[in-house]
Amino acid sequence: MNQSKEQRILDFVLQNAVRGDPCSVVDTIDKYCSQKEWAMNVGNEKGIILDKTVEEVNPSVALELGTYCGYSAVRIAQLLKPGARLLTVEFNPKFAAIAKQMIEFAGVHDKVKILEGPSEEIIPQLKKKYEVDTLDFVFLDHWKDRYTPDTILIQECNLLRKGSVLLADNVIVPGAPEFLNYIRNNPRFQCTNYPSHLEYMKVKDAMEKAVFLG
Ligand SMILES: Oc1cc(-c2ccc(F)cc2)cc2cncnc12
Ligand SMILES: [Mg+2]
Repeated sequence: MNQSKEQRILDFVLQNAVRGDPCSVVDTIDKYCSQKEWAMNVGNEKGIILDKTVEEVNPSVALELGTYCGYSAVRIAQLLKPGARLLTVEFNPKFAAIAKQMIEFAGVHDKVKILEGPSEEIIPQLKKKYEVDTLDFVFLDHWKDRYTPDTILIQECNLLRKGSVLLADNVIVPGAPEFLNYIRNNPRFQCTNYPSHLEYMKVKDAMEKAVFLG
């Protein structure tokens, strides 16, 4: 049965990266996806923006929407302080299975919990089932038409506190115009745009940061 691209990425990491070394896992995925097969990891250029935002927030509880192969989960997890945790939501069971192995190989599995299923079902479960009080950081990197409804749902579930930070990938490509319109015209958020490029390409993309004002 022929392998998926995501399985090929994982195999390349298992054969070429250093077990227990998150940086080598991230660099090895970038090497494969820039030289062999493009894939929708956030990549290194936008990854540095992600890193800086995570370091600035220094979250105790972080949520990622859209795990894919686990690239950004590994990037975020390696920056978390002791005791801090990342909950990452993935709808596609095949991607979740790849990400689980990627996260374990990188040695960050004690900081990361993969929640498999649709974000609209999982977000309302975060408080009771996953013992979340509030989210310090949210990385939106899933289907672009879910950015706005999930941001509304997160607010409705009382998961944000004054100073919670949202960071959204791909606001230019594939684009999330409705989300930008919603978040930039919402007085409860202070927004900042970070121009960048689509992972592994020269195409312009950007990330949008939104700080919840309470
Ligand atoms: O970073 C991303 C990029 C692209 C994408 C695909 C095709 C294309 F041509 C351009 C961009 C799709 C994504 C879906 N979910 C999360 N992140 C994504
Ligand atoms: Mg993305």
